[in-house]
Amino acid sequence: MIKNPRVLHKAQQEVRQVFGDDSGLHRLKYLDMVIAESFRLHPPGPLLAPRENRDQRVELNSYDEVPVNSYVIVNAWAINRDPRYWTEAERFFPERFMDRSIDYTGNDFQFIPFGAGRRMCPGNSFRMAIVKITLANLLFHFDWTLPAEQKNIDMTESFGVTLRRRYPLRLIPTPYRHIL
Ligand code: HEM
Repeated sequence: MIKNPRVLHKAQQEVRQVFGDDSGLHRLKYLDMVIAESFRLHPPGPLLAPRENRDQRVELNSYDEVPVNSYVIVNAWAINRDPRYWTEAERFFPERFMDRSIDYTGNDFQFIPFGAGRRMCPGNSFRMAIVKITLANLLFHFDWTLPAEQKNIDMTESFGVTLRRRYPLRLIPTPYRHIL
């Protein structure tokens, strides 16, 4: 968001209007879109758990056959930013989720930050509550700026079992003085 002041401002406005306490959480619709867009471009689990083809040869997209006993690893990172399914795929644009449902249940195969099928992430309600409550609180209580010497943020990622920033995120929080 710090790279997109428009998005930051919009999300912060929503949070400060709606989110007096935790009960307003479900009304933060724009924040839902921001979180979905962040998971789309930067899924913490870029490669899903390996699957093994145990029963019979199968056809899979352009692969004519996947022999028995092969491991298949799904690259969620690549799917989430595939230009065949996403307009301006590399752009951080939360509003794209206004016209489509945010489906984290693995039924929308173009958007699988939590995987799909029987091995998909079971931490469903827990993980979203943690992410949303944390972000809403950070947006509500602080204004955020880059350190003076820093002009921009390098979003290069460090790939592994989990996806992390290559360079640490350093921001300056300024406490927000609100009148209740
Ligand atoms: C932002 C938070 C999280 C993300 C992005 C995430 C993502 C994922 C992904 C991509 C998978 C692999 C799914 C697949 O291969 O289809 C997974 C598996 C799993 N996740 Fe999460 N997860 C998160 C939080 C959690 C939490 C909070 C818990 C537990 C409370 C959890 C428990 C698990 C477990 C046990 C599996 C393995 C499931 C299996 O192999 O059958 N996750 N997660």
